[in-house]
Amino acid sequence: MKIQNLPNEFEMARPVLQTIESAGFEAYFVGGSVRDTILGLPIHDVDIAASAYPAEIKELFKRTVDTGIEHGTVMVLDHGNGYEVTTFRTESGYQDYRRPDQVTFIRSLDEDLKRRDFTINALAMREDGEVIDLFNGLTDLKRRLIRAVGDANVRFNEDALRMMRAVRFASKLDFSIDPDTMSAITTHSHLLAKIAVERIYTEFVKMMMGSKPRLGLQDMCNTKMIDYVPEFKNYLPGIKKIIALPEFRLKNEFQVWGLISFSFGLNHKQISELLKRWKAANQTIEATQKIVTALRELVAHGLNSMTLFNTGQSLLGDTMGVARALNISVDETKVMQRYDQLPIKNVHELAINGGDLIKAGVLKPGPELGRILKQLQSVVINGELNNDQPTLLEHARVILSHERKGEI
Ligand SMILES: Nc1ccn([C@@H]2O[C@H](COP(=O)(O)OP(=O)(O)OP(=O)(O)O)[C@@H](O)[C@H]2O)c(=O)n1
Repeated sequence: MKIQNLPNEFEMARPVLQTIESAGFEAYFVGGSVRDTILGLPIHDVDIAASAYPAEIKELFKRTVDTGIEHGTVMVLDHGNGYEVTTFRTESGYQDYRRPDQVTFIRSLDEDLKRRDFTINALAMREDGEVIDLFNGLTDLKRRLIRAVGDANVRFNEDALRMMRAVRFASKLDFSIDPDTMSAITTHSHLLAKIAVERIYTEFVKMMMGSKPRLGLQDMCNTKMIDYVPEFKNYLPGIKKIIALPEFRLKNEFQVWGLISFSFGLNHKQISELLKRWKAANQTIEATQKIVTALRELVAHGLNSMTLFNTGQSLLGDTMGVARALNISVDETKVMQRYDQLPIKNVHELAINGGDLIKAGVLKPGPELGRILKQLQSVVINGELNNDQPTLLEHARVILSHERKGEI
């Protein structure tokens, strides 16, 4: 098969392949960009595989960077773009089910394609668009099938993360998983425990952002992979709830964890504990907590002004995204309008700050300042007082005098 009208990314990279070939080596486009082009999906970057060894690639181009030279990858800089060129290789000694202990550079494309995970990822394309398909990857693309190259058991023993990749690609592309490949995943699902949780995290989030995340979760349950990701086996009813939802799409990882935490019924502390087990960033934990708080309020009585303020515009958008996924009915325009009408959108917009309170002799520097400012912020956000300095100074005096009287 020859692909006509290659996307621009390939056209731009063509001179790199031509340079390698004119020196007597072979060079091909490989991996996800070839797969996605055949499927008519947009591509982001192109990967190149070549029979030239890294030192030979470096001799052919003026500017190169050793991005992963021990694995055979050199970045070639050409007309302001960088292209990763990886020498054909075989991999061996995956003693830890993760990464090959040893890579051997080879001159044979066939051997290089043989070591790859799935048939749809084992296609190579010449610079003129001709596709080399040794494992019926093109048929599998047509049949919408994720199928391991060769013996699936061997592939998953080499790299257990590939089991998550299978589920991720199935969800992303709306493909099914070949029965032999699926049964090999069930046999080897326990090997997921050997994989760094950060790597599983990346695949899991991509899976949840795919077009069929419910199928991905179902596959994870059927194959028992779910037992080897942090704590999910404690929340099977929550997972079943997600699987039972109508089809949905999530846009980013905050939405993914918002949906999961809400469906699992987690409070802030539990969200933090679960996400720390997944080694999520603190920013993700905080965003998830805000989304879940907002969702709970939406369901209970609608969002109050303070929550609108605390959630902020961007996470409110994510909250709406998760609400849609959860089939919670919300007047999104109204929520965003109410946000737009908040008297202040962040603490810096408050007409008074700690310095002003000190200068006016209302308070001395100290922890009291923050507490009073929070109260002023809250009366402004709730529309009880105008956001102007004299009014807020006066209110600060009133709060303090009430408190002092109370103390006496
Ligand atoms: N565990 C892995 C990871 C990658 N690969 C091979 O390396 C290629 C590039 O991998 P990667 O960039 O991780 O994924 P893509 O397939 O390019 O997909 P995407 O860019 O959508 O993540 C894959 O196509 C596949 O041939 C593999 O065999 N086994």
